[in-house]
Amino acid sequence: MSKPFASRFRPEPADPHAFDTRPPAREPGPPGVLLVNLGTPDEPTAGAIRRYLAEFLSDPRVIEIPQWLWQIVLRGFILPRRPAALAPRYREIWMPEGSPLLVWSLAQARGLQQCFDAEGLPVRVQAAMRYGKPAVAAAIDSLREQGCERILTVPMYPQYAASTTATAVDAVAAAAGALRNQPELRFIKRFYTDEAYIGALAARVRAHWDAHGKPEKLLLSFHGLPRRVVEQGDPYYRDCMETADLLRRALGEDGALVEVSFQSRFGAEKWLEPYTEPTLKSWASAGVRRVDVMCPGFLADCLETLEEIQGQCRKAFLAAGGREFRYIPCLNDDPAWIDALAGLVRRHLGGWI
Ligand SMILES: C=CC1=C(C)c2cc3[nH]c(cc4nc(cc5[nH]c(cc1n2)c(C)c5CCC(=O)O)C(CCC(=O)O)=C4C)c(C)c3C=C
Ligand SMILES: [Fe+2]
Ligand SMILES: [Fe+2]
Repeated sequence: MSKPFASRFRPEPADPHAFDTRPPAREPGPPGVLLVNLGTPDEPTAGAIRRYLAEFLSDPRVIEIPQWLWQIVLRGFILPRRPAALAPRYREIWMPEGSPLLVWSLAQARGLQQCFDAEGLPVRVQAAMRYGKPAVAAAIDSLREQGCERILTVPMYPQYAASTTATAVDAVAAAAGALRNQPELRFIKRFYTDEAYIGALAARVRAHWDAHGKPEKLLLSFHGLPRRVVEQGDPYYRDCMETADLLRRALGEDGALVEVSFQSRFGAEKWLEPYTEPTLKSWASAGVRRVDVMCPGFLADCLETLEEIQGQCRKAFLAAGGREFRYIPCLNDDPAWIDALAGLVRRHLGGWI
């Protein structure tokens, strides 16, 4: 007997029905929901940050220049230096249970699971990270072990960007590409127009103003992107601007306080403008004393919101003459947001439940 060829597909778990010739007796199992966020280091150490950045920044969806050239820059200049500089910044925001992005992502998956359990809907929810852990492939395995033959993926970004949404879709498709018995797949593209998402943001702003009073301006700071990728057709900028318009409308007259900026520029290229920190500084110089800042593109607090906005941008605004800087936290595990997410998911599960 010759040895079988090695298969490029992973073996499936043993199926007692594999050769069953009777009519199909099995139901397709509960639908699975996969919440995919970006990913974060396992620990706030230079070593763990290096592993994370090496994976993240080697994704051609994130850095759109020829890989041979980029890998020289990444391995020669970025990976030897940036992790050590980032470690203290991650330590500053680290929670007792781990990295905030992971802690909130797991809380969102738990909250959503509880919503479906309470409704008696047989849906299984799993959180995954595009880079690092829990890996997308492992999360899909876990859903399949729970009997899910149909999986809805929710990239956890209300606004579409190729560098976030599309790469999450690619990762799920690649994981399915390693399977012989593939689950049926669905994806949510974006959801910034969802009324309940906008409503949850507006309610958070209102609650904050009820507790602290209104500011002179409310800055919505979105993660930036290279200007070039928007010129090449990425719809992200318009998605952000429309999000801001919808939130303005939801805030009624106070919508006039809303302004937009873009944060977290990386590299030397021009990114989307206006940039967040220079905007805050110019406001302070022009006599603005009280600002609130919110990051509606991030569903979970993370390095970019806690350290960059609540930390660095606050300092910059106060140093330039501002008096009060208030950061309004991300939706995280806000019950109004978890309800919004449950509604969104339920609509996309149409026909499966
Ligand atoms: C060219 C580089 C980058 C693009 C494009 C980009 C887009 C983008 N990122 C997020 C969300 C997050 N980014 C986070 C961290 C982060 N982002 C980049 C680079 C790009 N992002 C880097 C190098 C890093 C790591 C930190 C650093 O070195 O400055 C995070 C936080 C992760 C955490 O651990 O807390 C999130 C979330 C979006 C939404 C987006 C495009 C719309
Ligand atoms: Fe980023
Ligand atoms: Fe950053």
